[in-house]
Amino acid sequence: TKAAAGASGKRSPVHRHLLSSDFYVKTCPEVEQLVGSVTSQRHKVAPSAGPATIRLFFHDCFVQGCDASILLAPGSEGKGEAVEREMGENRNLSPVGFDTIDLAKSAVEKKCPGVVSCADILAIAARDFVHLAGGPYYEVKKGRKDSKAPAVNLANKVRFGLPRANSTVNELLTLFAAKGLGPADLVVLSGAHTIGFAHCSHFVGRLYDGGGDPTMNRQLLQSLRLQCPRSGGNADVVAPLDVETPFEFDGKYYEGLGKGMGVLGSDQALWNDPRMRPVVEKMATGGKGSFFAAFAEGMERMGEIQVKQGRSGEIRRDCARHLAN
Ligand code: HEM
Ligand SMILES: [Ca+2]
Ligand SMILES: [Ca+2]
Repeated sequence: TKAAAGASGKRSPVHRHLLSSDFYVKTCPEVEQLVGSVTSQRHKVAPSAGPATIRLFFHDCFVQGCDASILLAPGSEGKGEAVEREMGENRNLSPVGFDTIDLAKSAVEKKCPGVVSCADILAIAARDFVHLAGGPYYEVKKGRKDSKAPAVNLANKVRFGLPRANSTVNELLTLFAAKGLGPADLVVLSGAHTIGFAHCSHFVGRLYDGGGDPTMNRQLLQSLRLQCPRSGGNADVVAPLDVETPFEFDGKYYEGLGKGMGVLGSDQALWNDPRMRPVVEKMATGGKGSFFAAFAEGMERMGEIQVKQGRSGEIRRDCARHLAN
């Protein structure tokens, strides 16, 4: 807990206390159960729904804040206007995440029409999936509105707002700091990579450039080379981000980093960097308790990025489309 709190960076005073756990207590008291009925069902039938949804929440919050802007369908910002999902790092977001949020939204709309934002549903669903995979259960604060206005300079916001698998630690720190998140948050939130998978394109450079990244475990390097040829491979092949337990939300991701088992350069870089390594070690050795508490806090902070309220946002009926006005 201390690790995350200690270096968590400033929380903008404007965003403080805006959200609350009981935001829908009068208007939609059963919102968590409604979302939960969908997430628990999806977790059983579609194991990729969890990781996909958690990543979706991250990509939403890092571009214009947690406002469901990522959910808008092509064409919804006006004819010929691009939307976030079509851009850069978002292009390989799995459709399974979007489908999950649509299902959850439908379930909520049936009982409480026009009341609960897509941004809040995404935050609740992400928490559910963390918990369903064996991670911590934490309260989700609610009261976010969905984005109303299209972003100015959207392409640049996506390009410079989202990290890449080959970003340096300094780049990652700068990017997180711009969202009010500190160095410990970077390490702790990267712990989401304890579940899920990555396509070869995100790490193939590490396998072949300069004879292979010397900081990657040799055995891992050999086996990933078999799956991911330097060129001409199947673009759909994926490798687990946490080689040991890709479906379990646990501390194995951090233990792996100490053995060179990070698949993404940005993950292994956390261990390789002397400033970040102590936090990685703390997460690896502190047991589930310290990672889980820190992760829950980190998610809460991430969920507060550039929250929209009042007339600066809307409550969409269909998460992929703005309200008709
Ligand atoms: C620190 C910088 C980060 C970088 C550079 C990064 C990059 C990536 C990349 C390249 C993938 C593989 C995508 C694919 O090939 O389909 C991925 C997957 C994933 N990321 Fe991150 N990520 C970062 C932080 C985060 C954070 C903060 C979270 C959530 C709190 C997160 C959650 C996930 C999840 C759950 C997956 C697995 C997705 C799936 O299996 O569908 N990541 N990330
Ligand atoms: Ca957003
Ligand atoms: Ca794991």
